Amino acid sequence: MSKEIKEVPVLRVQNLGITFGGLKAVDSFSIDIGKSEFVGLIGPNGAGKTTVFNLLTGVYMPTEGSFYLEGQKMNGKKTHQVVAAGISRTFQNIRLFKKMTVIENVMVTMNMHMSYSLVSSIFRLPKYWKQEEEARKKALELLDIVNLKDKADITAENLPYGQQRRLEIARALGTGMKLLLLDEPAAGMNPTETSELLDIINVIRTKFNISILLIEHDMSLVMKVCERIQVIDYGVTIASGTPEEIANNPKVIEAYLGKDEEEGVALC
Ligand SMILES: Nc1ncnc2c1ncn2[C@@H]1O[C@H](COP(=O)(O)OP(=O)(O)OP(=O)(O)O)[C@@H](O)[C@H]1O
Repeated sequence: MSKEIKEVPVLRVQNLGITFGGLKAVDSFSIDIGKSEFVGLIGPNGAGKTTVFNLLTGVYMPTEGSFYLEGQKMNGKKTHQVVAAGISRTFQNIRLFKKMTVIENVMVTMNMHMSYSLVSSIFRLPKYWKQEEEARKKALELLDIVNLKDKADITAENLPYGQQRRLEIARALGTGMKLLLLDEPAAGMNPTETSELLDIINVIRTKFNISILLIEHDMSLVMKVCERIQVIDYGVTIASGTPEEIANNPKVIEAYLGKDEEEGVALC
């Protein structure tokens, strides 16, 4: 059974929608995610998953519906305001500062929490150094969690692909978020890298007590980590339930495999 949400949910989405030209990419999308819940968002290619993330992070303005972070209405907020409020994400296509070092990539995400003045920064006053040192220490802790502590001073572009994906997660954690949106974190990873990612995601869940919404095509990963899964197809929610319920749902099987395929083909 899914965890009952007794308090104000971390994320509440009500009938969110967006139309591009004549195409309704997301239609009446609703979901509640409770504190430290881990929810999967799946669906065939072009179903509207990334568009949901873009709506939740202020990249797109919804044409209908609304969403709330811990009760605070977030519609119409710009991306930096959404991040400051506590929603952070990773991207399908890795977006790092490739010429910066691994640790610098994490430290820049912490800048919004720093309170030194421009003068302190220009003249490198003690307050500046103190906060820089604290940020560096925190960044190293986050890199340790994603198993990249020993790579802190390497330029990001020199990391292998799987490690760049893990650095993205450390960057998202650096913002000090309440809700983490992971967009296909296992894309392009080999089985060893995926298994390592799985361990890291589990550590993040327990250590940070944050809520996670995961988009992922690797069904075995989704089935292992998610407590609840919501399935969309052509922008519309077609199912929601536990991994077991979803894996056996005929509508979901049909959406993934087409009407002519035999039922009972495992999604996991
Ligand atoms: N900015 C845009 N302008 C026009 N159409 C868009 C835009 N962004 C997304 N779409 C369309 O909206 C639909 C949903 O796309 P989206 O990328 O959200 O799907 P997805 O489920 O994330 O797919 P995938 O699993 O392949 O990444 C697609 O038909 C896509 O072409």
